[in-house]
Amino acid sequence: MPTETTERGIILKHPNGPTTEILYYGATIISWKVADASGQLQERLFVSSKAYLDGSKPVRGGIPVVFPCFGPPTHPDHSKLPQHGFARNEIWKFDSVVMDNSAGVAVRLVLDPTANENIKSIYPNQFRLTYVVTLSAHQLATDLHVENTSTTATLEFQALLHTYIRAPADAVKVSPLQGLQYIDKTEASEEARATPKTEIRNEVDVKVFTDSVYENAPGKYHITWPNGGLEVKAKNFKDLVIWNPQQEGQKIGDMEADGWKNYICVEPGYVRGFVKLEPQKQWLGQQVLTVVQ
Ligand SMILES: O=P(O)(O)OC[C@H]1O[C@H](O)[C@H](O)[C@@H](O)[C@@H]1O
Repeated sequence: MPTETTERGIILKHPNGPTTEILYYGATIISWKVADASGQLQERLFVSSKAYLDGSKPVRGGIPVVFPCFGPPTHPDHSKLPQHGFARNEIWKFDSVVMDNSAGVAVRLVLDPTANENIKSIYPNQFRLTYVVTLSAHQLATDLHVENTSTTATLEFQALLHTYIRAPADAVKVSPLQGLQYIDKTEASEEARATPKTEIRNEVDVKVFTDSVYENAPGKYHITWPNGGLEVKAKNFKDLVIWNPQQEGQKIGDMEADGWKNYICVEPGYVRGFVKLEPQKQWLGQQVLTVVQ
């Protein structure tokens, strides 16, 4: 069977061998395996061995869905929300298999707040989220559809896919980001954090503590390291966050010892400013990961 449902989520299996696993909790993708040049299936995402997969805490790794705020809330509608919003720590519902052929396997999950008392108690707005995950031979596509179900109010939100790519942090490089403005969240003072910098590097690395928010990024990125690489494509996610905590990672309770050495977070999102979605309209943010052998 190309899709298998388990107690905790859904496993997609492509006829050529690749697999991916999605938890109902947060619609978090926790595994994506694609064969390497020798034909061996290799895990492409990083999940901390200390991550909670039981729904008690957002998953430390994989691809958590960030909505409707990125980081600590700043919008008045978000004042009761935790860091990165609620989408990553709510139970999503499996809706349907939307594609199942030799090109790929795709499923749709939904987060609908109308029957969710927790969301209603912390978030006043009307919306519906639909997440379509498509596994093809060398690709994993994740489409986040945001629907404003209100007939009168504009929905203002941020959204991001917090992708933990399994890669050696001392050797991984990201391009092309040269010339872009970015916010450096590692700066000590609020003033310095609020002052955009210009990226001068041809290839960005994470050899030091990195937490950068690139604005109006090009939407197609090369992530490379010795003997490996991924292409990340983004649609309507105009910004890109690059994060690796280095030694600071030791302070993260659910991060395994030295876990920061084994990943880079490359996070396409709309996080500088807010998407302003008119009543009854839909918005789509898409990420496509492609293995480069
Ligand atoms: O610990 P979390 O809430 O999952 O956030 C993990 C990280 O997410 C993003 O990459 C932010 O830019 C970082 O500032 C933050 O530390």
